Amino acid sequence: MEDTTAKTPVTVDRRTLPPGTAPIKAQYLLSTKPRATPDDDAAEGATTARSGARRGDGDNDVNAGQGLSKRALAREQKKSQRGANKARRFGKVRDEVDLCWRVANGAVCEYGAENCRFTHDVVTYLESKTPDLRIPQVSEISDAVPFVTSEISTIRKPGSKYPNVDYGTECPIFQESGECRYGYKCRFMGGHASEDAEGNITLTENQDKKAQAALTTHEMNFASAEVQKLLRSKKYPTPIAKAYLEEIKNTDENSTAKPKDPEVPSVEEPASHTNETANSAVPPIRLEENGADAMAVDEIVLKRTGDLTSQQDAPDVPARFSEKKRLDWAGKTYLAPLTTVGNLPFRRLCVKLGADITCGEMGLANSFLAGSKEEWSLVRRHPSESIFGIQVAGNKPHTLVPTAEIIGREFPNTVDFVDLNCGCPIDLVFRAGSGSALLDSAGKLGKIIVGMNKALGEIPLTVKLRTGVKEGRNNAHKLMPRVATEWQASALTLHGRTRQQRYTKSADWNYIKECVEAVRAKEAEEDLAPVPIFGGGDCYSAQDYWEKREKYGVDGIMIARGALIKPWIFTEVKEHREWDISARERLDLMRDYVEFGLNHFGTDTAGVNTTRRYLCEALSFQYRYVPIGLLETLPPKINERAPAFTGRNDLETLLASPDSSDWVKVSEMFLGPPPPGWIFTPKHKSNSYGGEESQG
Ligand SMILES: Cc1cc2nc3c(=O)[nH]c(=O)nc-3n(C[C@H](O)[C@H](O)[C@H](O)COP(=O)(O)O)c2cc1C
Repeated sequence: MEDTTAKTPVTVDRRTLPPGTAPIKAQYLLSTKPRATPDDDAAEGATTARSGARRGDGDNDVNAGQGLSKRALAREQKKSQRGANKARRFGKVRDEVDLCWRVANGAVCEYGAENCRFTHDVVTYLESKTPDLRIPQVSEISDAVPFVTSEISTIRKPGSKYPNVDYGTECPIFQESGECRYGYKCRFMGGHASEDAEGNITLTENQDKKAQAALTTHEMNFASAEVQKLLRSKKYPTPIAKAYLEEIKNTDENSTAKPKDPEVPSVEEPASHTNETANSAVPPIRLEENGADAMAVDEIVLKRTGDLTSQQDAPDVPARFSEKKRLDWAGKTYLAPLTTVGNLPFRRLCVKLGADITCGEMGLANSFLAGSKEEWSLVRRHPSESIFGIQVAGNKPHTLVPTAEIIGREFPNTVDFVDLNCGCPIDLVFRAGSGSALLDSAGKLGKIIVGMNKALGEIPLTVKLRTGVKEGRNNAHKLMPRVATEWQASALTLHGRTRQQRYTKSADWNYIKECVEAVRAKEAEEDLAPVPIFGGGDCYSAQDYWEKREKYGVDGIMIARGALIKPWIFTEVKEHREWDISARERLDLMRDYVEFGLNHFGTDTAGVNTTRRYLCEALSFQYRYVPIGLLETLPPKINERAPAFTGRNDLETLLASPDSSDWVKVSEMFLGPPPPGWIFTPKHKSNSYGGEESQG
């Protein structure tokens, strides 16, 4: 860890600092040269790793560019990685002796000890088990170097065969739910185990907590293995989508040929899931899943979707739009969707700090339809998320409408809205005609929104846009009134930048206002109730939030980087105050994040390191926070560059470190040392001051 205490502040004439420098009080400045500018364009653009997967520690390609030729895809991938650190690898971490997880859990393994790839020998496993971890309370951590002063005390059973079990530790999963699904494999096993006089270890449960857990801790929205299998074999029936696609095909055939969209490459219509009929004779296939009794696909279809015969009689029976659940977003705060960093544990933290509306990371319609486990893991919701949406990106009705239908059918009561992404700037997505490319294809966009709306039934559809594709060619003011009235989306969010505009240039809030006015005028003309409109771009303080809300006519502000840098911004907004949060309070929030991460990613060796990895991802934003007690004037602004500074104590200085090895050190305070060879490579490079522009 860098010894930041050794540095002494410099004497500075603040007037010599370049414009746009954060107004840090002279006594805290270590340099007059602004630190490297973080490359948020690259951060948004990098989609090579997904957080939703249980094992999020490997790199997964997300097939964002489906619809492109192999060569074009390779070219686009290269471009899209500009500014991003390529070849990020977070090697899989395993226990030295790999115990079968069923045995670890006290369950029976269907393969038996002889045929299972993993060991069933619990004693050997426990003898070689890595020592249990214990997450210290923040009060046990000092705010002076070296922070964690002594060995964290442990409670060992005298004379135990298994000296690495710590009966003083607490398992975050067990604490919440009264049982731990990782059993012996849990790195906090001593928190839910007891040892008898013969040295036999038994796993324990807390029945009271278990009974409460169903409502308070169990994550929702699991796409079952059955569903994924149906999707992979293209057997999942989507009758509403099918009827709608047929309908628009006929309309298209009857209408005169339209000119091709110059920006969007043509896409072939898939011959996939959409061409199956609801009553087609599906050959029965057998499921191998869990060795369970084989079940014919027809039966599964029936179980999942109800009686297909009756659907066949009335295949297109969507809810009337007036029957959609209304979105009451008045006075609510909204955490923007954020790929990778907006994972479930982070959203949970923001909810705890005051976020009311949350949205999952962008998922791709193609990947949902292909039954990708990783994509479906992005739709998970924690019960504390009170208003939760799933965001989907795609390039045509043929993928987006069936995706909407599947989401609506699988999670009718646990998804509050589905959001259509019309803002993603990254090349790979844009060139495939998805994300912000839809802004230049109004006709297609309309068909997508109407179709998704039908397919979702009662679930509202919302649309997230940018102001336009090219600089100087804003078109959201034309599109948004149509999205709200003609195509009837239930809410709109607008990021006040074009696709081309970089984050270093401020969002255009005057234009956001123009768009809101255009929607309101159209709604009044058509005598329609107003839909919620949230603006977005650069919001970084309570003052800024309330001023913008007032001045630009939006119903609220969707907060993205502000929340990544200071997740407590939601508390500030709710309480109408700027919070001079201490380093210790910040550490406490990081501790919360660690506990939420372990609950989501798991408490076994792999889960601990996945949590570590996502904590480091979060810290790659949080180090940018300049404590407001160090500033001469408030409110702070997101685009102000900070020169190197020293905090009010060593801990505050450490939390401001841009050095990724210091983020790993922070993770060690909670999760112990990383396994040998484990390094954290930040997702995006910083641009040096005034450095090269990246895409986006
Ligand atoms: C790291 C990162 C990831 C993002 N991921 C998504 C995403 O998955 N879906 C989306 O619609 N927007 C995404 N965005 C855009 C944000 O939701 C938001 O519109 C944008 O950052 C502007 O808000 P801000 O100025 O408050 O950051 C992302 C932005 C960043 C910085």
